[in-house]
Amino acid sequence: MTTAAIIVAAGRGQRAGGGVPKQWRALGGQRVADWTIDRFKGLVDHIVLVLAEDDTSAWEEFSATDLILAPGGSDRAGSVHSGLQALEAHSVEKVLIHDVARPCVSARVIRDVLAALDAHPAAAPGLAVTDALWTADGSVVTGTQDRSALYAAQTPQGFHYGAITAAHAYHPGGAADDVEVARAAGIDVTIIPGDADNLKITRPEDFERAERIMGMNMDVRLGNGYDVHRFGGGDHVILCGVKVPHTRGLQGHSDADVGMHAVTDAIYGALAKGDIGQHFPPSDPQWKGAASEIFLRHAVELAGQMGYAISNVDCTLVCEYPKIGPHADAMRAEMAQIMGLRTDQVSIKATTSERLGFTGRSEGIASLATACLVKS
Ligand SMILES: Nc1ccn([C@@H]2O[C@H](COP(=O)(O)OP(=O)(O)OP(=O)(O)O)[C@@H](O)[C@H]2O)c(=O)n1
Ligand SMILES: C[C@](O)(CO)[C@H](O)COP(=O)(O)O
Repeated sequence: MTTAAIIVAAGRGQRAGGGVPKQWRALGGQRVADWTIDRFKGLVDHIVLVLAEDDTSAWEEFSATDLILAPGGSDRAGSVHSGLQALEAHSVEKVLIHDVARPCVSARVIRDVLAALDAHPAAAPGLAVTDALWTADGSVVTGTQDRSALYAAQTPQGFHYGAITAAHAYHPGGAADDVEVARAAGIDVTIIPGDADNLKITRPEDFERAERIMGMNMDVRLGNGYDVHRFGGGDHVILCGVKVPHTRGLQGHSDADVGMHAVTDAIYGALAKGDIGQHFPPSDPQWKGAASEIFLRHAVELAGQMGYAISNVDCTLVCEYPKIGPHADAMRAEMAQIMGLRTDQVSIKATTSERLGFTGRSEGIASLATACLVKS
């Protein structure tokens, strides 16, 4: 089932102040919008970013990415409508609509909304109101309000694409959110448990709160990997997924891609989930001559299942020959594609060992790797 997220980012953030729309302000090392976009990566097939026409540098920057861009409307509903139109040709079945101003949304909430759409026409996260509610005249309490049926609405709000697109087309405007638009079209919306940390940055003080939430929830893991393969007969080696012509080949049970094995083990290491040998035993004939991509994809998938996103990997190949430099960019591109990362998250470099040791005598190639994983 094809899925998409629409991130509406065309607001001006007037209540947050600061001179720049809140989505372009820094929060714990990157911009609010970058955090929000990152939350959806790997969880949906397409991401639409709705941008104000005036935000020209954002248009320039994001048109060089995989994101689908759409122009914002004069209010939130107009921006959502534009985002839905941008998905017209993508055969999307489930769509999530999210405020860019909610950068702390968790993978759990995103997954729960998507899963709820298997059984319901619409689903959205909500938090039951736990504080007592007053009515007031100025600053004087005039009464209390029954809160037993009240929820605070959050995003992402999830819908079946065709139904919410039709609902937006017919809505007269002025809706607070997409749940209101859906309900006006007769669509039932199921509330799934929201998350108190999924705040919407609205006022100046919310930046500090969001930073605290991110800091508190920061779960960063490092893993290392090391591998060695000996040279044998052949006319090429496979290194980090790239076929490199050489006077000898590398021996191994699989395709002997020593670089990819080290990166795979670094990911398993960060997850404390053993190593390649444990998941793909060399004694098992089905892995004989296997493309190492199978192992790397498995480690990446396991990271996703455990709720971790790979932040970056760094791999060093140790050999006198072949020379790695001319192939390093192709290796980075191949590794990035397999792991679903940008190339700037993947480093592949090489060193000789000054003709010392087994790598110096060109008996084999060694590789070391580090992977950094962040709980998403
Ligand atoms: N014309 C608009 C107005 C709002 N939004 C988006 O809708 C969400 C609603 O959150 P809100 O806090 O209301 O954002 P702003 O409209 O930016 O804030 P303010 O009302 O303080 O100006 C935000 O992600 C905002 O970028 C949008 O895409 N297009
Ligand atoms: C959609 C929303 O985030 C649900 O809580 C909210 O309605 C949008 O923000 P606003 O402050 O009401 O404009």
